[in-house]
Amino acid sequence: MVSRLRERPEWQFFGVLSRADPGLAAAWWVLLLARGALPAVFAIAMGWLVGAVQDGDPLAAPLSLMGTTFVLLQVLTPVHQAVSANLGSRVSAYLNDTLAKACVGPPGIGHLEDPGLSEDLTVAREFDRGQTGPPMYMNVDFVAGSLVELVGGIASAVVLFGFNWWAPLVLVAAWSSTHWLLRESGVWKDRNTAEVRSAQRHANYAYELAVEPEPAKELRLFGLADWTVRRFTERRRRLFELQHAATRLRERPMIWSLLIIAVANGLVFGALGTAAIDGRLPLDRLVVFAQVAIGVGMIAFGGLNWALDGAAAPVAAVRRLEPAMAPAGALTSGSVEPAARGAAQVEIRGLSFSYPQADRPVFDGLDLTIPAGSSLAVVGQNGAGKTTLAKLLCRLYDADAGTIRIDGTDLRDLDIDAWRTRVAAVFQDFLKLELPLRDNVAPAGAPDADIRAALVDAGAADLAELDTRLATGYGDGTDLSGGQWQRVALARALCAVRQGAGLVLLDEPTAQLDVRGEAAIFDRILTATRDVTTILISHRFSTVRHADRICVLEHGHVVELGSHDELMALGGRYRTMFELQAKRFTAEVDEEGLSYDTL
Ligand SMILES: Nc1ncnc2c1ncn2[C@@H]1O[C@H](COP(=O)(O)OP(=O)(O)OP(=O)(O)O)[C@@H](O)[C@H]1O
Repeated sequence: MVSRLRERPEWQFFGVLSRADPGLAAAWWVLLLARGALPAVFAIAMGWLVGAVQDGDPLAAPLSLMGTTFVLLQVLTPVHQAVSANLGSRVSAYLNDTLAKACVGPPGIGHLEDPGLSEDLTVAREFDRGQTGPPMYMNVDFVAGSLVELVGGIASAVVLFGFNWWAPLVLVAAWSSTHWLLRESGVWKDRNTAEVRSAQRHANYAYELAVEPEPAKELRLFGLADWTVRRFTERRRRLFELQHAATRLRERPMIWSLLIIAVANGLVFGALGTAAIDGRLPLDRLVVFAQVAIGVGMIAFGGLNWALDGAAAPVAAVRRLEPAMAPAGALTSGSVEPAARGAAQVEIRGLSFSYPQADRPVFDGLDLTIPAGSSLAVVGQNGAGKTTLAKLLCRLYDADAGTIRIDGTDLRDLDIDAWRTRVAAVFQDFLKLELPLRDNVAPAGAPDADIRAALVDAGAADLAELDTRLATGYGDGTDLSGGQWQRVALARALCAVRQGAGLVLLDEPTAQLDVRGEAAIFDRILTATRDVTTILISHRFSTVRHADRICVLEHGHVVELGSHDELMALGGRYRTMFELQAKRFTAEVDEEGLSYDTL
């Protein structure tokens, strides 16, 4: 029972308050209890005043109590609102921090791609945008206001025990029954059902399509502006419909609630009236008990359920993600230190790997050896597994079976962090940091001389000053073209080589470079990576042919392996692909009379 209660999102929400800021949370609770008790105190003071007037007693004391209570009621409300807003912001910050750590913490990346976690991830990421409910700083205030009412209702019931034992019980039961009856509406159970979360994800995606700069070009080009807005409106309507269906009040429970409340109040007010008429209840006590009898109504089903549900959903999502992400992205680090410098030898044996929930394996028994200091080009159709191989070599995932050995040591036995300092990679979706050029080339730091040399090797010597921020929207910022960004990414890998990386993975490193730029840069890359092991993934055969060996990957297996000349002589897949591309690129001397290596 207790453990089930602890699992409830509402319980987790209250737990997070003190974790976010213990001092503010304590003040929030104290103010909440004080504000909740004040209406009952006010009723008592009012009764005291009426009694004093009747008896001709001095009025100073009851008037002071009434005045103080009234002033406190007025003052504590805005103070509590301010504390709530502050606490709400701290809760947001706490959730954001927790989520950021849970995302960044695991050494692998499986947790960020796990379909089972994606809906919680959306709720946890988006909760403060205000699209599907008020942001947290407002929600905490709503919860506070509703809890004040609940406490006020209970305090009133306690005072009503002064009249008789059953009246408060009847009223509390009647008003509480509204929670039980109206939870039919689904609010109490869960407004954030899996279906609602999924709809929220769709709506958010449609919204991002409309407001983010990346899709803006194609949306306009393909005349999709209206479609995007329509899609967003439809998805959002669907989300609201689902939320409405989950939360709307239904007719029958409403009628039952009204009946129960009417009967209970009829009984209690009838008893109060009878007692007053019989002379058993003097006017001063009647004033108090009538007020608190009305006050018990504050515990009715209402705002608390709505506010708490919205506030608790992201808390619950983050609390679910926190333990779920770590194992999904977990990789056990070994303790063996890789060689500090020098080229790494890679031996892959019987490697099998599937992405989580994928129906087909990417690799199913891959064997491949890459001698230290050599360069290997990997070619193959889209989806053949080339990038996946690079990710496995970086140990972003672990293989399901088989081994990858680095200089004879199983990759899983190597210290992960140490190994990653030995690998440099340029992925297709490489990182673009909104930071100065210097930090883009050497995020972990490197001497300026190495950074400049790497930029020269990548053909980006005159791109910008090292201090220039590579982003617009900053006073000193500038954006780069696609090809220029690619040169920066290349410089990052080449700088890592200067810092001791022994394996370089280049996944389509020149895809965005012009042909002349590519030819010139590739020569430089080969020189710069002469002393390390290089794996080059490319569809450009003009680049591929320079590698020591070329491997053709198909259906998770190496189907051809050899030098350019050997594979051409073999007359297999490589030759077919090469000749197909060669037919389309024949010019070797351009209009300026410069020759370059097309194929
Ligand atoms: N994160 C992922 N989750 C599930 N499946 C994935 C993921 N990434 C890739 N895949 C699948 O794994 C297979 C191999 O993908 P990979 O990116 O390694 O191919 P590739 O050879 O690099 O392709 P391309 O030439 O298009 O870059 C594909 O079928 C792809 O759909």
